[in-house]
Amino acid sequence: KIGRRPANYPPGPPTLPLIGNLHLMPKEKGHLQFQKWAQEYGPVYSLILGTSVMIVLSSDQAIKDLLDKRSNIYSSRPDMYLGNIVSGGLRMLLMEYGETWRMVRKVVHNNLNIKAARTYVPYQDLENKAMLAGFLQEPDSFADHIRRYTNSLTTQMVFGFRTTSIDDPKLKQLFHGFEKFCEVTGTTTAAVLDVFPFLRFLPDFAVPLRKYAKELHYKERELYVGHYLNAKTALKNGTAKPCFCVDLVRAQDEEKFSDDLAGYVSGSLLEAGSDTTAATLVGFVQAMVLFPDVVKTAQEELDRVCGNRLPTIDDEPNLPYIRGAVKESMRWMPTDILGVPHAAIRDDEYMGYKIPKGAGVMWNVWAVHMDPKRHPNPRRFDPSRYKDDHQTAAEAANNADATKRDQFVFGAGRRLCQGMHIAERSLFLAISRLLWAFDFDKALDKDGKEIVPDDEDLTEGLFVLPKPFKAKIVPRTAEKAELVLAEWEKMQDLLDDKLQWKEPPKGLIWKDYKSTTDA
Ligand code: HEM
Repeated sequence: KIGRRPANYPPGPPTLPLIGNLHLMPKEKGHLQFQKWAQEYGPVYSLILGTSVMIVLSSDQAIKDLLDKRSNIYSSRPDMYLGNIVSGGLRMLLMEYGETWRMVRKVVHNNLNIKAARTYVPYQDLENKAMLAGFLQEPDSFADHIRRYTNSLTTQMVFGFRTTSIDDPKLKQLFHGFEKFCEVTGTTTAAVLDVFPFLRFLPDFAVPLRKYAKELHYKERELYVGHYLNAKTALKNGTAKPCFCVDLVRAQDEEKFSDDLAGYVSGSLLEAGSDTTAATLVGFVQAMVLFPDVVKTAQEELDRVCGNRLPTIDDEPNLPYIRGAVKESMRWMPTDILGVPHAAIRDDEYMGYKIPKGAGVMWNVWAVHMDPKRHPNPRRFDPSRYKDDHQTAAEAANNADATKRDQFVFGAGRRLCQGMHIAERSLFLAISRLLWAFDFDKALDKDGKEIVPDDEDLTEGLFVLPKPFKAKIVPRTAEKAELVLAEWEKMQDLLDDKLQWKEPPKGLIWKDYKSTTDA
């Protein structure tokens, strides 16, 4: 009966013997097909993929009911075969629910919780000012400056050093590697290997993508473990700056896990923290090019509240439209466009349907975000949708009323993104200051015609972002341009001649670590 949908499963598209719905899996723009199926089969539907089952949740209520309220059942991950080959089975995001994941999650929680997140604001402030200066000097490389901003913040938190240049080879390798990881896991070959495990016994020449996945793993392991071992050596001899690796080295001493796992834990944070926030901000820039009225309204609010100084994190309560723009950026261009599938740990029942043990459970971010009943005229970027929503992302995710959740990019239940408190601040600082300092407009082609970016032209894979597009980004006034440069100039007092922090900011959580270079 392989490929058939049992009668008590959630409904879904008609199946073929053996392959089920595999032949219907879209090769590109999967989110549009998953949305169409939601419209046809309702908020809970199933896809039969050979021997596996994928349940797709496409309403806020279904996500709340299963992933949040029954998180004891729905917190594992399906076996993503090629994804695990790229990751050597060590990537936290793909780990099954169990001992190792729980141990890693605890160490990460200690470093990313809401209180710890507040202590990183000085890092965010400085990297943000570097980014603004970059926008001013090389506006066409705006996406690179965004990436350096989010990446440098993360290398600083995780390994204790800044990433100072948009041309840094390790920065490039990180983004390139993660892009390839997303691509490989999103391919049809990956899906076929996931659902027909016997094909995994084929040799590499018959599955060239697996060979490629292994190569990606070697490169990735070298990068992540290399970063970790450098930090570990420096921490042990007192020459490192305090960072997440202080806790990780301690945990490794206590729990005796391998350098490979420790490297991947730190590397997981690096990519989770760098790529997602950057993708959201690239989407934001595109929205600003496409919706000039939003730029105008935002700038009116910023000028009224901040006048001729840069916004700071303390301005947040007084900038409701900007807060709305932060939420709207995540809703409008959700980088994890179809979520990251959870898996059911045991059999369950919902709305009268059976959900079998081992089923993958996706939360259909795009369908929920683009539901016109939830968000009228959903392709319009409109921060005022959130004008009465004063919740932080964490409060919204935990709101018992599913209709009050602002957006779903941070996932749900026990796997909820641990970096959300940091991400929210990075987004707020970037969005408020970019709008305060710059005007966004359509670039012109060689004939002087406006280039309109296509908001449907996205990269493919597990995490997506708009494909490269052109934008015209200019300072709003000469005074604002001067202030941006002056603010970056002031930051130099905090940095040494290698542009690294002379002394770490006060209040960081790694209190018992003493660096011999801090004296
Ligand atoms: C806009 C920015 C971000 C987005 C859209 C995002 C998205 C996600 C998603 C979709 C998940 C999986 C949730 C689930 O399965 O239910 C996740 C997990 C996670 N994220 Fe984020 N994230 C962002 C920023 C960050 C940052 C800045 C960090 C760290 C500094 C971070 C660290 C993590 C960690 C540690 C996990 C847990 C992985 C697990 O338990 O499997 N994220 N994030």
